[in-house]
Amino acid sequence: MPEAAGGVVVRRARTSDIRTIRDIVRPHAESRVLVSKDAVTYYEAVQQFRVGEVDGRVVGFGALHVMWEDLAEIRTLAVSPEAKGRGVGSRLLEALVQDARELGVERLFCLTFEVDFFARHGFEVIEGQAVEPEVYAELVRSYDEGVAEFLDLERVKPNTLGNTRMLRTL
Ligand SMILES: CC(=O)SCCNC(=O)CCNC(=O)[C@H](O)C(C)(C)COP(=O)(O)OP(=O)(O)OC[C@H]1O[C@@H](n2cnc3c(N)ncnc32)[C@H](O)[C@@H]1OP(=O)(O)O
Repeated sequence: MPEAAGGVVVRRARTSDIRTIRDIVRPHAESRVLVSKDAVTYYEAVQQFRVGEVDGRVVGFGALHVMWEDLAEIRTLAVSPEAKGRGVGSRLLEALVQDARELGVERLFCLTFEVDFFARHGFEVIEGQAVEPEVYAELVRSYDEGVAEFLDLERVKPNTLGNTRMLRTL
């Protein structure tokens, strides 16, 4: 069910939103704020996404990627430049937090340059690993690049340079 407040409608993404999502991601990927991904990766992950609409136009989006029984990651949260600072990002993040709660997730990770924004939403900066060695050993089997970044694997460090690791307990 879409939620409307302050002119923003937050709803689940549809496949037809992926082109807009990629258009908004592109400049952020070029400046390395968001990781560049192939189109197929977005379509495969469409159920993870929520989008924010203003006047029927998608102006922002974010995704929730579950990694383990108690753990998920907020990914690809972005708002188009003209719609920033109007609460769209906050609405999207809180909708994803609600999705996480409904799934039974207890901890939310993010890797970001937007430290103040996430801190205002209850995320705290963490150092080192956020999982026990046994869970680490299982997660390392994933083919997902985001999980590799969460684990801070050597091969993905160039992608995460300058980002801050943050965690929110739900
Ligand atoms: C895990 C990841 O995905 S990391 C990647 C994070 N994304 C990026 O780095 C991409 C670039 N950044 C962005 O796209 C955006 O800046 C986001 C997604 C981080 C935030 O989106 P926004 O829609 O601008 O956020 P939102 O408007 O909710 O909050 C930002 C500011 O607006 C203010 N604000 C919130 N609601 C309103 C409102 N209704 N009216 C006016 N201002 C508002 C907030 O107080 C905040 O101000 P502050 O920074 O001075 O405290």
